[in-house]
Amino acid sequence: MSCNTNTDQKFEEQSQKINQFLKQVDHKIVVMSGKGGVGKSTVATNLAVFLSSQGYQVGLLDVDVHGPSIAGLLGLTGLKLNAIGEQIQPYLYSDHLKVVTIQGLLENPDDPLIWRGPVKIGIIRQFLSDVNWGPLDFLIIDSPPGTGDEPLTVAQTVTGCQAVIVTTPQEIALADVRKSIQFCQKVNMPVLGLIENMSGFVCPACGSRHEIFKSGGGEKTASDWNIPFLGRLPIDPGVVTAGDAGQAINSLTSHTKEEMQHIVDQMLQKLPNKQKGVDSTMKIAIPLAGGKLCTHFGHCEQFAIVTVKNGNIAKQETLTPPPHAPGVIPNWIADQGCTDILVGGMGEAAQAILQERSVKVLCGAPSDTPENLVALYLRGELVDAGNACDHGHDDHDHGHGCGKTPFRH
Ligand SMILES: Nc1ncnc2c1ncn2[C@@H]1O[C@H](COP(=O)(O)OP(=O)(O)OP(=O)(O)O)[C@@H](O)[C@H]1O
Repeated sequence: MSCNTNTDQKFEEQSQKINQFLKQVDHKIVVMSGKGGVGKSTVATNLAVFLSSQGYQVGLLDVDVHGPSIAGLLGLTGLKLNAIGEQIQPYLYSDHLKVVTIQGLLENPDDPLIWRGPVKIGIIRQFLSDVNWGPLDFLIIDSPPGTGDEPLTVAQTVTGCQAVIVTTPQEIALADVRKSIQFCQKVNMPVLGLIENMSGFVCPACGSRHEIFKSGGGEKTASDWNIPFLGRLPIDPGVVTAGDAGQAINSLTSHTKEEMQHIVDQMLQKLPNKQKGVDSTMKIAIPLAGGKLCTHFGHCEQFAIVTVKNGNIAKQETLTPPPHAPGVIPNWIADQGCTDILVGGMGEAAQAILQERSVKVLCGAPSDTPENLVALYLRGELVDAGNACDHGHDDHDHGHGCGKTPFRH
């Protein structure tokens, strides 16, 4: 076997791992800016913190290899990323927020990184393939400014990724934003919306508003390019204090917090199935035989349907599905209002139906009780171990145990 064949095979294996991880992520969002220093990392961090505090499972990934600032914003500077076996463990900022930043790989946080394109691409791909992220509602990616290797790698690797673009109001920043919008168009990455940062200053003493860098340019650019405008954040000395102290939102003024919440609400409105907030509810289906997961998805006799409210099991039912025929059971699962399904294996056609009906599929789950599986799943300790039912039968919806190790330890 030649070196090239070996490299191609490794690349292909890594792509499969990346796709398995991405299947477990509802929404992938890259935060971009045309220009440096406009507050992209600040926005990415606050998006992640606000979403996670609303009960969403969030992963925050800093791929800004030349100026990683997420660690500083969250008070994680100097912390090293740990690996268990071949898996990198993210920092657990909270129960709902996992963070991975390139700083975690540096001996000294001030070390400069002098990496060429291929190395940067490799490290970003590794952060997608080898990190123990678990299932996520949101993966927020902080990318360096401009339209270089990093945003391009994200656009080409993270299937289904959408962009949030951050700008300041001045013309010089807006000119670069137009390049970012065109970049997204060229790589077919939808723009979820534009945010205008450092938009005016509200005097804490008298409450009057001052347009230091002007204001409104972001909204006008969004309208000119027919993309959603998500909102504006004011100049807030608390943002600097919060960042310098490593506490993302603690020092923000209440006005900035309100504006940030408005941006999050606007963003959620544009996303399907994401209106759950603190009242998050999941309905998890598990095919059963003898009270445990049955690896024959399409031929099991019963399904456990477990309702999870705000992270706790609220209800568990056992239902009998209709007789097996192609496509019937996946549609029946979706008709029950299920949001997730844990299976040993499943045919491609059944997976396609469930994906189309917004039901998240996890393949490779072991034979265990619904309670144990749901607990593992909620803790992010069940990994999609790949499709166990990939035998070339594209239209069936039965599954077999895959024999791979589905656990993360
Ligand atoms: N709304 C704001 N009010 C006051 N200061 C802000 C605001 N937004 C960002 N800043 C400050 O501006 C600086 C740059 O912010 P940040 O690092 O988020 O920008 P960036 O666009 O990610 O930069 P880079 O080009 O390095 O990736 C930081 O010191 C941050 O505290």
